[in-house]
Amino acid sequence: MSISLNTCILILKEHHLLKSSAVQDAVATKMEYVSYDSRDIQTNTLFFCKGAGFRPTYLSMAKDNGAICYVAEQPFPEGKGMHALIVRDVAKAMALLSAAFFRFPQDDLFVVAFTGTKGKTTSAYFLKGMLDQINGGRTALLSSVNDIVGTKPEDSFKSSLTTPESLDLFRDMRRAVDNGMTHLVMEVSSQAYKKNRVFGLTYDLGFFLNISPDHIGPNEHPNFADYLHCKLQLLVNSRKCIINAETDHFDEVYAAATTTTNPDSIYLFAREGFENPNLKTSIDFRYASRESDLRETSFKVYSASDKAQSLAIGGDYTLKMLGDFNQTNGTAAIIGAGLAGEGHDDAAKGIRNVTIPGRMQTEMTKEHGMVVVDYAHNKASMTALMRFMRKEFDNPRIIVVVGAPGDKGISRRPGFSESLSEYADKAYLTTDDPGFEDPQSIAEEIDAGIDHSRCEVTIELDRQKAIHEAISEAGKDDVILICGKGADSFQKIRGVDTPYPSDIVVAQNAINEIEGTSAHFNG
Ligand SMILES: CC(=O)N[C@H]1[C@@H](OP(=O)(O)OP(=O)(O)OC[C@H]2O[C@@H](n3ccc(=O)[nH]c3=O)[C@H](O)[C@@H]2O)O[C@H](CO)[C@@H](O)[C@@H]1O[C@H](C)C(=O)N[C@@H](C)C(=O)N[C@H](CCC(=O)O)C(=O)O
Ligand SMILES: Nc1ncnc2c1ncn2[C@@H]1O[C@H](COP(=O)(O)OP(=O)(O)OP(=O)(O)O)[C@@H](O)[C@H]1O
Repeated sequence: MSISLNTCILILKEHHLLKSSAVQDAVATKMEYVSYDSRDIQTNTLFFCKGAGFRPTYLSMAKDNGAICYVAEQPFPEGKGMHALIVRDVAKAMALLSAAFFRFPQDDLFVVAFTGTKGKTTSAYFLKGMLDQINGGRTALLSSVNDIVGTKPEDSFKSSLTTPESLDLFRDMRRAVDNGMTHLVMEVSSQAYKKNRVFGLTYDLGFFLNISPDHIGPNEHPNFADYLHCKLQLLVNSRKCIINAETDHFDEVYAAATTTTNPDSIYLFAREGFENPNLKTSIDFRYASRESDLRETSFKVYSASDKAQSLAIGGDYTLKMLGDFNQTNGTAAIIGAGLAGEGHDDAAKGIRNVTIPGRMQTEMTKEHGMVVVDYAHNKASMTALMRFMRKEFDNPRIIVVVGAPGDKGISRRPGFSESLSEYADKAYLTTDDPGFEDPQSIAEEIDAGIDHSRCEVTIELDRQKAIHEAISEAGKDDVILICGKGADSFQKIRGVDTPYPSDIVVAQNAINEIEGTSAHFNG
């Protein structure tokens, strides 16, 4: 793969990004590698100087290692002797030039994007499960859990960001296309828009699931308005938009979709019985619960508008994952499958067995109730989870093991206290990625906001011990929710990913020890 200096200049000019260039007469020069990291350079690399942590010495290092051209927002003396493309916004330039370098792989994929405060990963996995039924497993996935760019084991890897940096994104897409993948399902975080990681990318389908205050703070969004604005960009960049009509801020969400998409290509969905008197357009798809058992969730989806009739997705569906919120995620994904040309039977078969590491993994014990390991880690998800358990299991005693991370998401902590006060009977406050903060202080901060007349609290910083104690004290009809870490097999402590067996393994061992059985969580 390569890109010429001339092509770079044309693209940057076309997007009014080029401030100046120093390329002598060498516009035909070809760059054969792209990178934003001086530790990853090959001969004839195009190097991007980007990021808050960028140091000019990285450019010197890149030049010494073989970079011949750099893209930056200002000229650097360290780049003397290299070609220089000085741009207004290096993140935007990197997205556009990376897409071109990797030969626009998005044009060879049916690209589906999900955004929302909660449910992105789950919906993305559901949709991959369904699309795999009709394309022989050729659905690529970019999620916050795993990235999958091919069908071989070496094409699946743990992701480091929910939405990759633009250069990595287009490289992954190219790899997916070269591996014969036909569809791509991806999660798009608000940070992806804030940092222009997906600048210039158009999705075939774009989903807006929900929004509640989150990711506000240093290094993320200065306020909710900025968070919402970034999330709305996904709809502006989608050919067809699918929106949860029950989302907060619906009017702004719908308006964002209509800026670039005709209402004929915007689909709304909602639970049966949901009405919004201010809604000026009709709901296209409805879903309603059917009887569920302890391990499965059943619901039906049906068309509620003429436009929706053309999709043959109406009918019953069963999920291996509990939670009424997963019916919402499932319905969104099913509409996606329908818009990709899939019918009910394939979709129902595809979604039937999807499980997701660390999301609603359950085990029924003999004497100590139901144990659930789930990734819920903010007020919205904790509330959704506990409210569902209260309703579904006839007001059980709810015991929660949870902690808040250090160094980030500090504004989430009062939300933990509020949701625990409202729905939990007992909380074990424990350690969850404390970073450079003291886990005892974090636990005390959450504890200070809890109404102890409603929720009893034990602070046990040893997470394994907290899980063991919670299960061992639980009675037959209780529900134990182990929240926040999902499938993580580390604790982030003072800058180091310290190995941790994962909540599933710890809970499994605890059940085995307490009951002398061989526990096995679903999923
Ligand atoms: C604040 C933020 O968005 N930071 C991201 C950003 O960092 P950055 O551009 O500022 O780069 P940097 O890490 O300061 O380093 C500067 C540059 O020097 C280069 N470098 C560095 C060392 C060296 O020896 N040589 C060298 O060239 C680096 O490769 C980099 O290009 O680009 C990096 C990749 O190039 C990301 O890893 C990093 O994400 C940080 C780690 C992060 O955690 N971001 C979170 C907030 C995030 O994006 N989360 C969302 C999910 C949350 C949501 O739902 O909104 C996500 O999409 O994952
Ligand atoms: N639609 C939903 N509404 C509210 N809570 C949800 C919803 N879907 C999932 N959850 C809860 O949120 C947790 C995370 O779900 P999921 O990983 O699908 O969301 P996400 O948007 O990818 O989250 P994150 O941005 O935190 O990675 C789940 O474990 C569950 O507790």
